[in-house]
Amino acid sequence: MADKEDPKKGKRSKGTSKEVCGYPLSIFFIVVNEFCERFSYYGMRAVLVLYFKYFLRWDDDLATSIYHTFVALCYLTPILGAIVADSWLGKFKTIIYLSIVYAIGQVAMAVSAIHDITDTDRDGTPDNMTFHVVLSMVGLLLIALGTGGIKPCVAAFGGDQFGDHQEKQRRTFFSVFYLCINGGSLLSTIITPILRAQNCGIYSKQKCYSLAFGVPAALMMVALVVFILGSGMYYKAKPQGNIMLDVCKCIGFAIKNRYRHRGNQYPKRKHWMDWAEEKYEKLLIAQIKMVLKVLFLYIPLPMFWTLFDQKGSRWTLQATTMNGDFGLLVIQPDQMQTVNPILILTLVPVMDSLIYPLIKKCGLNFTPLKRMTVGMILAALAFVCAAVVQLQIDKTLPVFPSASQVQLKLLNMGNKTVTVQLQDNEPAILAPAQVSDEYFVFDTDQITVLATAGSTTVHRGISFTKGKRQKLLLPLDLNKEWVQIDDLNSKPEEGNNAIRFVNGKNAEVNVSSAVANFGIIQPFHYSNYSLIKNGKVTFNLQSGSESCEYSRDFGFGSSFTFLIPNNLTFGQNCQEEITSAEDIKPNSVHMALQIPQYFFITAGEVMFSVTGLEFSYSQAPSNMKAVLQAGWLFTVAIGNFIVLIVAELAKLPKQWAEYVLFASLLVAVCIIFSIMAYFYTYIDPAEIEAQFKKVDDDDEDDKSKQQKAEIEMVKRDSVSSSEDDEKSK
Ligand SMILES: C[C@H](N)C(=O)N1CCC[C@H]1C(=O)O
Repeated sequence: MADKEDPKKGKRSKGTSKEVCGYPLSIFFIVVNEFCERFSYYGMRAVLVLYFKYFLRWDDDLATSIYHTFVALCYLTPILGAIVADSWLGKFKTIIYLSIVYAIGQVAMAVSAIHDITDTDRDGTPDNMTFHVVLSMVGLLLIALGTGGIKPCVAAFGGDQFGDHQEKQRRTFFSVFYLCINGGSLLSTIITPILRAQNCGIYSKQKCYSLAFGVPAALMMVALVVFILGSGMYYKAKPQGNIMLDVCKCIGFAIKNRYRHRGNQYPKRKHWMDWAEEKYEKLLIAQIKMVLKVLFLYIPLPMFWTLFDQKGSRWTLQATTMNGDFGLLVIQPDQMQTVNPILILTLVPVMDSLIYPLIKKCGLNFTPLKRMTVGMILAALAFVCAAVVQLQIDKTLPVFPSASQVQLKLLNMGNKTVTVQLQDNEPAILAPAQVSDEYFVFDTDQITVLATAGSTTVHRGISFTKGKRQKLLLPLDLNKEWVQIDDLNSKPEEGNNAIRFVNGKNAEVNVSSAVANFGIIQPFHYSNYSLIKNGKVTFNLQSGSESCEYSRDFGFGSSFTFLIPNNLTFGQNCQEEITSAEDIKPNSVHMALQIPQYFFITAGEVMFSVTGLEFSYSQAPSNMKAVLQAGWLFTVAIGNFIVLIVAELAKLPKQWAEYVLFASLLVAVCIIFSIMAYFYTYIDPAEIEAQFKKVDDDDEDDKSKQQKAEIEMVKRDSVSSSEDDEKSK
């Protein structure tokens, strides 16, 4: 395929590349490709941790570490893709080849999730787990290489399609590009969890991870086909040799040469890179200066992503302690994350067509770097909102025992009133089948108990385990064994409710429901906890030939112990007769309160990330566009690593304090960034390169012309910041 004419010269590319409303038609194929690719990536990511946990049977820690390592890897590999594209294959071929690698990786994931492949005994579980682990790890490596490798190329390749006269359109392209990322992300994070929840299999039906990975694999193939379909219309900039090697050598030479000429007798040079002039072309030196200036500006940026990426961890955990009942819709904690792409889809058009033009009308020059600064402040504000919400939640959370405390509830299984005195406390009076309302708190593990029922009085010293919440089951006959049972010591995970039954009857009782089976409970004994989602549940209680039903509405994150009383009659229903102990209250702070923090972080993302994407393109020299995109994505990878490190190091006792810490860190980083941004001079790389090239073309020996270009460079470097603002418009 012949390369098309350079659009930088302001002409449209020759051949079939048409324009629609001032936009090159080829852009259509690129944005559709990005949509499908992001669907594939985010869809696979949405079910990955669950696949590790429930299919590969890894524990939480291993699953989380491998997950974050994979995500970080996906944002590290762009460097590799960018080097290959800019210096060897060109962006077009790099995208094609790495998309094939990517699709193979997705297929490997889908195959690795077919349990039937190694389920020789046909019991529904894979028998050769090594096969599944190895195949899925190979798949993930290929995906990380593919997704990361093509990411900087696709964005930069899209930017390449515009001519110099189409700057406005190019800016809109980056917004539409971001919309496609989030459209794909939104759809896939809704669809793949639904696919995963289906049952499939040949020998036995299991959760369908293969379908949840298979559909993203198919979408990646669609992405590739769409991209190839547009191939006749693209402008394809030629790779310019091993540019990265030249860059490294040039920088190395400048450092060495500077060191060799370190004495006072050598005249100073304007820039340390000018020490490479003896050996390298001035154009290359000018290009390296442009890249280094932008990369230096990137140093504070990972902090934004550190906060941003906690949506999937800290904020989701926060949501598990909240009430997700929205009336018609019940939102699960991890589903709250879809608020981010939904808001992106609304905020990007609003910003582009309303807010930015309005700011411009007010005469304010909202430069890219100013936008990014405001984006950071908004992200910090989001974390202040998260801290305020956390304070509200903390007020409603149960106080669990400290390591030196014991918390104790009493439960009367008998049919007489019992008076119980614990240590020197006021005596508690418990009617038949009654549970004490609150936990008694002790700072000792040896507690003396004096219990009286009718004419029977029993005095016992009982050992408890410090740091635990327990229940003491007082039997029908106080002289018999007193059973101690452990209550939950933390909120049930993922907004589930932890339910169990205590059988106070003198006969076995079988308790079952549509969502959980408690099995046969022995007389004066208890069942294990079962986790139940929110909503109404009807329990069926059966003892011999008698049975009855008990229904109950559950919220989010509660824990109940239900007591089957000694004198249960098994009438039509046991609704009035079952006693319940609310050990952990349901979450009462509504999940809607997280919307402001999602709004601020997403508004911040639009200002920071969409602008940063475009800024990285516009400020990069022509032969290093993809490299700077990779540099931009590298800030995402570092941000993810900081999350891992800070989460380990800063173990603050209060979650709200951690949110405030992150907000303060970002504000501090934002101040540093705004100072750096103040001194940044916006450039037009094409113009600078053209001047250097013109000098070469006109007269190789005419040094004065070359000097003109250099002077232009120097002038640019010293232009005042107010002029920069003008230019950046
Ligand atoms: C899903 C996010 N809103 C988003 O668009 N991104 C997060 C990291 C960068 C960007 C992406 O390219 O996926």
